[in-house]
Amino acid sequence: MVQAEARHGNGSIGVHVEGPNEQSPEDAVVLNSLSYAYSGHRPIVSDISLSLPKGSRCLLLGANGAGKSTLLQILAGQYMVGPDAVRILGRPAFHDIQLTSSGQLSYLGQQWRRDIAFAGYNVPIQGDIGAGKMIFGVEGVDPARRQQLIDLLEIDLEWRLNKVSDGQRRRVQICMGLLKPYQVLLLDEITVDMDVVGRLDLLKFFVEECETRGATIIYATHIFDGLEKWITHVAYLADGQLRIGDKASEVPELQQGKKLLRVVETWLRSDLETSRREEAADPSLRAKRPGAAKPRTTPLMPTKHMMFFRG
Ligand SMILES: Nc1ncnc2c1ncn2[C@@H]1O[C@H](COP(=O)(O)OP(=O)(O)OP(=O)(O)O)[C@@H](O)[C@H]1O
Repeated sequence: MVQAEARHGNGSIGVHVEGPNEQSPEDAVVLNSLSYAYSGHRPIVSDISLSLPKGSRCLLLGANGAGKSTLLQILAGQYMVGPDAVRILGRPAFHDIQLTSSGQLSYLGQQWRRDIAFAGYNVPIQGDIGAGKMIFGVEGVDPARRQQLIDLLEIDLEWRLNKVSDGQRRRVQICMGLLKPYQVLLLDEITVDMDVVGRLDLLKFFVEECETRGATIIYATHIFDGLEKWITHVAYLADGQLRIGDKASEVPELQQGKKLLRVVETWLRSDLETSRREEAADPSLRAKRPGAAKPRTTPLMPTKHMMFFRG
């Protein structure tokens, strides 16, 4: 049995691993009893285990605030967790900085509207930067892959990033994140600004990447159009737990020809009704939900008085 506690930024985690999951060389992403709590809050996720084989495309689902972005950021190595809790390509996500710096692990997240992110670094867009300068500024890129992405994303190299639309800027940012042939790609709602043709073409490109190169993708989104046949795996977060973490073919509701939107709606409504019922019976439950702030153990006081306080 291994227990570890760690702290990073404003987050703290408690990882409890009892005999790490057997990891097959075919697994690209493995979670071993992962728990994570932001400092001063109850855990967002508790005791989550999941294995995703190379070449899989996993849809990460959950209500607003369920912890999808937090989980993707943990997988991206942005929060420190125990080395066995999150393994990407058999290596610890946080401790092995080569994963992101080499481009093997790529994360495209929400901050991309305002920031440029590449190889784990985020830089706010402040100046008048040209799309071409940014894209061609990345070294060690296969020119054919770069051109394929520029064409796929319909990018005009003359675009000025401080003047283009959100969707156009997003295209440049997606291109930057895909330039290096990642092995694991984490997508956090990146297609929200894209028009339908751009989005569907990108989804098709991702299928090719998984099928030809064995890339693995985890995609968190609330837009389900066109995803029924795209996904190979499903991970559904609710109430701090991984309610479903399986092949899509093993999830009975997804085998009945229903639209994904309706299936997810049913799951979310059912969980919402359950939690409302539970909280109606016991109102104190709300303060114990995942992510809820923990009761303060020190009195609230102006910071200038804190120097006199010994808790
Ligand atoms: N830095 C932080 N400190 C404390 N709590 C945080 C922090 N960041 C996020 N949270 C909380 O963690 C919970 C999960 O947030 P997260 O963004 O991971 O959810 P999500 O499933 O991605 O939601 P959405 O679908 O709305 O994007 C929320 O309750 C949020 O308020």
